Amino acid sequence: MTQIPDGNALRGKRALVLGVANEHSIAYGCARVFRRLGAEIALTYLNEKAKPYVEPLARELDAPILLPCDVQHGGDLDAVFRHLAETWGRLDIALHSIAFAPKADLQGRLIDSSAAGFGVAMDVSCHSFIRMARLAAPLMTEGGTLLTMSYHGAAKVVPNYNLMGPVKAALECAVRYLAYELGPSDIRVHAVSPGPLKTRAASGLKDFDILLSEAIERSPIGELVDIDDVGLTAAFLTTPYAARLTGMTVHVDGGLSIMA
Ligand SMILES: NC(=O)c1ccc[n+]([C@@H]2O[C@H](COP(=O)([O-])OP(=O)(O)OC[C@H]3O[C@@H](n4cnc5c(N)ncnc54)[C@H](O)[C@@H]3O)[C@@H](O)[C@H]2O)c1
Repeated sequence: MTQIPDGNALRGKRALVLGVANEHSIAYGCARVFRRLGAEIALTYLNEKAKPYVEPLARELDAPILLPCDVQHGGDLDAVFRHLAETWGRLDIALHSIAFAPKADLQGRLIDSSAAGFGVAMDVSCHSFIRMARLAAPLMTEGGTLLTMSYHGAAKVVPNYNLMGPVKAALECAVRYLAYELGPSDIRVHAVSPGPLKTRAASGLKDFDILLSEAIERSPIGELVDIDDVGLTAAFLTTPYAARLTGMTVHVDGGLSIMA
């Protein structure tokens, strides 16, 4: 387990984190590191079924804001940002750690994917990041950082990643265009690309255990990453140490993605 250093690198910062489902979620690792480094956290949960799992985590993180948000429900995301504008008035960090594809489309070949399934995957996993950026930017009055989660399957063919490959490729491309559009407002935009991690979302991928064992065997560092590793990199990207970085896809994968 990676140690989270104590510190105050994010003291005074306000961070919205979308995508905590449970204590295994990458979003939770990010929120935990942001909090440990001094940030105030706002969390969302998908629906009433998810709420009991997220509520205790919000309490643990002293999160003063916990709101429902299904990015497919027109109005949810707008309501989150209206609430942030009314309570915080300003935002420094917005992290999007959300992905979804209908099971039949996710588990079948890309060539067989339905237009509807591809559309849903693209909407939830990619366009919702663009919507989040549009709503967050006006609140980032002192500059800020927008982050999303990608995967190496965007750049290279990873068996069983299927339609999520092109969806994540679109997400990484959107990151570059948003970085270009928001750079003049001092808003930096990145995708963080973790190596495989055992989470609820990952359990939808066929033969995911093989990806995990290959990551250990083939990555130069020879260990799986954990959600705190991802959180530490996400936190770094929001600090002045990364002030001149934007539009990147940053791999947190023990070097797995450099291997042929
Ligand atoms: N687990 C991995 O190996 C891995 C590797 C690289 C990237 N990622 C990415 O990390 C991100 C987080 O996934 P995770 O692995 O932590 O799994 P997770 O299941 O913990 O998180 C996925 C989140 O997406 C949310 N979500 C799904 N549909 C939504 C909707 N309509 N509206 C709002 N939220 C919705 C879920 O509620 C959940 O909180 C995803 O983008 C995933 O693609 C995961």
